[in-house]
Formats: sequence, C-alpha cells, structure tokens
Amino acid sequence: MDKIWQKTLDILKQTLADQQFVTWIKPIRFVGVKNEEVELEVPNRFVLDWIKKHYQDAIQSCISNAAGASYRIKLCVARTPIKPDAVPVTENPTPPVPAKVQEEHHPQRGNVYNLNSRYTFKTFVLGSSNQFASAAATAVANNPATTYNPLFIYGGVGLGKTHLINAVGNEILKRNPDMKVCYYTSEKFMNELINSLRYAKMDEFRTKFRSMDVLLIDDVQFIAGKERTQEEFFHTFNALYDSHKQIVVTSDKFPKEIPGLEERLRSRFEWGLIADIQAPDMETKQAILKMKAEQNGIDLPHEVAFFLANSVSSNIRELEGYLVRIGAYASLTATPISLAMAQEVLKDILVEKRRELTVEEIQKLVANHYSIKLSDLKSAKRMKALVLPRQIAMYLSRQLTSCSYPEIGERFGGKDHSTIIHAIKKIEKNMEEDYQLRSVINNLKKELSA
Ligand SMILES: Nc1ncnc2c1ncn2[C@@H]1O[C@H](COP(=O)(O)OP(=O)(O)OP(=O)(O)O)[C@@H](O)[C@H]1O
Repeated sequence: MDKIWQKTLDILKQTLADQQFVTWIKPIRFVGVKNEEVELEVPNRFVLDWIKKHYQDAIQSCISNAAGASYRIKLCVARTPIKPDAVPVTENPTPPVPAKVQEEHHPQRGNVYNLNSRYTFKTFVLGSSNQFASAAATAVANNPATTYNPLFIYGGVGLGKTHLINAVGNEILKRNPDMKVCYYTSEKFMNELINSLRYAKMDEFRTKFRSMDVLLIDDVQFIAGKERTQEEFFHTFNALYDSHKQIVVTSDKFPKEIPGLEERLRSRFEWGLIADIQAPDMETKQAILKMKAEQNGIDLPHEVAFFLANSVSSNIRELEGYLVRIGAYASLTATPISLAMAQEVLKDILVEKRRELTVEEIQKLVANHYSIKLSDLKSAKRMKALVLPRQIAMYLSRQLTSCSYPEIGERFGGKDHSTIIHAIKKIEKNMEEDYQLRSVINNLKKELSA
C-alpha cells in the first residue's frame, strides 16, 4: 500500500499547484489500511479542517485511482509530531497547534435547520460599510417579525451577507430557544422543491417551510428565472408573512436589479427594509483580519494585516483565504509570521492578480485546450462539447480579469450577464465536487499566469 500512497502523491502533485501540494499534501502521513479505509495523519487540527474541506475528495479519488479499487480515507491529527520536511525545519519542529476550532453547525435539533453557529453578531466586525445592515439585522433579531419584515440584505460577493443572516438566526435562537429557525440557500430550497415534486412530497415540503418562525434565505437571486421555485417561494412567503413570521433574504443585487425576478416577489421584498453592505474600508478589513487571526490562534503582526488588507480590494473571503494560507505556512514551518514571509507565501497569487489578462487570451487558451474553434466557443451553440469549455472560459474571465459580467457577456457574442453569472456559479459548484475539473482549471490558470 506504501507504493499506492506514493502513486497517489504523484497524481496529486501533477494536479495541484506546487504551493498547494507542498503546504497541504506533503505533510500528510500515511498510516495504514483497515477495512478499505486508508488512515492518514496530519500535523494539527487546523490542517485537518482545511484538508477535509478542500482536498478530501481529491485524495480519496486519487487513492482509488492508484489502487484500482474503491477506498475511503480517514483523516486524523497525528499522535506524534509530523516533521515539516516539506519546508525548512527549525529548531522546534513541532508546529504550534492553533486555538479552538469551533463547531460549524448547531447540534441537530428539531427546530433548527442548517444554521452556522460560527456566524454571530459577536464575530461580525462593524465598519461604515456594514453598519446599516448590521443595525437592521440586530433590530430584527431582537424583535422578530415586528420591526422589519422582510429584511432584505444585499451586497457584493464575500462581503458578509451569509454571516449576517446566520447571525440573525443565532441571536433569535439565543433569545427564543423554542423558535423554529431555518437557514436555506435559495439553491437548496430549489433542490428540495424539485425532490419533493419528484417524489410527490409537496405536502411535507409546504408544511415544513410554512411552520417556521424564522425563514432565512441566502442568495435569493438564484431563484430568478425559475418559475416553479418562485411560485412556491411566493406562497411560502405569503403564508409566513400572514402569520407574522420573520423572513430575511440576502441577494447580490437590489430587488429591482435582479433579472428574471417575478414582479410579485420583487414587490414583497420591497415591503420591509432593504439594507446594503458596501465594500469594506482598510480599517474594517484589518479589524476583520485581526479577529479571524485570533479565532484561529494566528499571531498576526500589524504590518502583515495592513499588507493583506491592501492586497485585496473588497472580498473578505479572499482576505481570509490569504490569512489561512499564511497561518498554515507558519504552523507547518513553526516560524512566526512576518511581512517578508507573507510576501513570499503569497507572491504567486499576488503576481497572478496583478497581471491583467484579457478575455480573448483566456478564450484562446480554453478553445485550444479543448480543441474547439474560437468562434464556436463564443457562439450560442448548445452542444455538450462546447458548453463546458465556454463556462470554464467565462469563469476564468471573471476570476482573472477585472471585466464585469456584462463586459464578459459582450465578449462571448453578446450574452446576457445572467448567463455569465449562471455559468460561473455552475463551475464553482461543480469544482467543489469534481476534482478533475478543479485540476483542469488549475492547470489553465497556471498556463495563463506563466
Ligand atoms: N464584518 C465582518 N466581520 C467578520 N467577518 C466577516 C465580515 N464580513 C465578512 N466576513 C467573513 O467573510 C467571509 C465571507 O462572508 P460571507 O460568506 O458572509 O459573504 P457573502 O456576502 O455571503 O458572499 P457571497 O456573495 O459569495 O454569498 C465569511 O467567513 C465571513 O465570516
């Protein structure tokens, strides 16, 4: 089995970026196999969580590929220190174990659905960019269904909407433990609806959603254009509203700007309070970084927080990603975080970000990679062989250029911006489950930034 693990490492090395491989995969220790389960150890809790979230599926499918049989993997924290030989060894090779790792979700309780207990008001940093939305959310949490109903929170990607909507739910539960509180992304709502329709369980579906005291729907823009979902959501909304239950929704756009959203839903979203979250300023970004660092037991010097805040325009998720990367590096190499180290660890990503690619360069590379004509890639043809490359090219265009959705649409033969958003979401979702797609995209990115 040692050979199979070595083969697995070889495959992962080929498919992941060097930095990813060295930081996350190389320190994994192969322990053994029991009942078709491969036991692997990692240096600490922090790395364990990260690998589970980002690489577990890839590792599992690579092991199964290498072995030619199906294996599950069991990841756990090493009982004896793993020497960080992937990176320079210091006098003290034991990586510091980061502080507490919190429980992500509420323990299963009959009256709570999907709420993330990590997202609370206490962990939400206030700044001028989010003060209004946070005040509105707090008011709703203190007095559900009396002040603002519905509450509609909108703002750009990664600015804290999910955090805030979960904070509302958590606070309500803290004050009213018996209330039924339900957090759903609109996509999950739609999937559950589709399943209920397919298995003739619509009564159950309706009873479930209409019996909630608090309904929190994240990213509601995704139900736009989906007739059946909008209709069902409309009736759920009415039933809850009429029985004085609280509804909170988030979206990346103002109701009027959501294309394909039915008028009757749009008007209902405008009944209550609409609060926006803007891009954070430098101080807020630094304060968020400090808080996240503290939560993860990362000792973050001021100048590094400044450097990170300065490197990311607004997306806080991206900011957190950088922090996690630096934290992991520090942990694995047992070295303190410094400005020079942060610059070194992030140099590839930041260079990649600085280099302004064009949509045309991306289209050419993707068309070439899939051996299709550039004109077909930009066309409206719906053949399967064209759809995936087209969606990948759209996704990369959004990731690697500063073009807006409409600008990207323009360069793909005048497509509507909602088509671009849909394509990007689709790729993002598929990438979560499909490690091969992730590796194709990683390789394309590498080529584009070479
Ligand atoms: N003010 C804040 N204080 C603390 N953490 C924040 C704040 N704003 C955002 N974050 C953190 O940034 C990350 C991204 O936030 P979140 O997922 O809520 O963004 P979003 O607006 O819902 O993004 P998307 O549009 O992609 O759904 C989360 O980890 C969240 O905790």
